[in-house]
Amino acid sequence: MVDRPNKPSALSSTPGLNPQAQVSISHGSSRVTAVLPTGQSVEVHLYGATVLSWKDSRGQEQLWLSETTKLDGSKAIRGGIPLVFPVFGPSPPDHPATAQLPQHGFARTSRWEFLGKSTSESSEVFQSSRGQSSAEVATADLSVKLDFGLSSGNLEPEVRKLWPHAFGLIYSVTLGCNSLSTSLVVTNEDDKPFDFQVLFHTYFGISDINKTEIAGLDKAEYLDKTEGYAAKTQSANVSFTRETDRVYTPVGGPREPVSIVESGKKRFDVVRDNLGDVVVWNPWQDKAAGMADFGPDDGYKKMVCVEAGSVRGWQVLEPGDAFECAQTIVPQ
Ligand SMILES: O=P(O)(O)OC[C@H]1O[C@@H](O)[C@H](O)[C@@H](O)[C@@H]1O
Repeated sequence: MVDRPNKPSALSSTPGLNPQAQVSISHGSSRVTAVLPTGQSVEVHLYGATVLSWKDSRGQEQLWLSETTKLDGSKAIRGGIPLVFPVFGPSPPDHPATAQLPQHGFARTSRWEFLGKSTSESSEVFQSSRGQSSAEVATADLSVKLDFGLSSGNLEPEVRKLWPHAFGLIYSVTLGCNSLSTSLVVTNEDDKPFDFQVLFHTYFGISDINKTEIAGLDKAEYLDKTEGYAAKTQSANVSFTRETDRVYTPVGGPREPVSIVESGKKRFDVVRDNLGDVVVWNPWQDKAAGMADFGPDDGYKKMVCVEAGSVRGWQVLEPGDAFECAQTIVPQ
């Protein structure tokens, strides 16, 4: 079922579900919020279609958002899940097609349109494994998908000049009872091919960077951006003792989860679909202090970016073709 956002604030119920099983959607001029009946919530800012907040059923925030980030559309949002498209980082010198674009492209600094929401339920798993009543099952397994759109026609004219291709982007944020998925469909509506990079720049909230490791990258080749893109190979888990800025290509392929581990316990799994690379970033003390929109200064201890993307090479999209990719984050 799809609801168009013609109501500024609405409670919507899904036919066939427990009447209590309602997804609450609120849509203001700059933000869309969805809350599941089981308490999980997600909030998306239309500036960049940036996920600002993702809370579990107890109201615990899972993402990190800078206290000093701008939310007025004057600068990319620092925290949550900014979307990187069509170039990762500054444009590489050998890639004139993106040379005019700002770092990480324009998707995170463009205003997106909210296209609507759809809800779905999948009941079998809970019913058979837990023997709950059907009403409870429907409540437990409800998810809501929020769709956002950006196309070349909606870009600010000065941005369009920097990357003059006809394209469409549909970005979907799906909140489940125990997961958050972000997925993107890129379509080429031009009469010539274009190439691009894409990345979900997720800032995970953690309790202590000194006790945090990233698993699932053992033996992966990576480029170390803190050492002039030196090519290296990971051994064991990634741990943090200084600025870390690396582009990994995991050996296990996209479906093999990359995990955020705290004090030896898994906290999140990140599963990728059609995204070959994973960037791991923590700015550490000096760099964090040097970023006006990064706060508090010691906030680097409470965040780690694990960013699923396709950024080492370029995706080439022929006219009329579409590219789809996704990440799913599962708290453990
Ligand atoms: O400051 P920005 O543009 O949001 O980028 C933050 C970081 O994003 C990471 O993805 C990059 O690998 C880093 O090099 C960069 O510093």
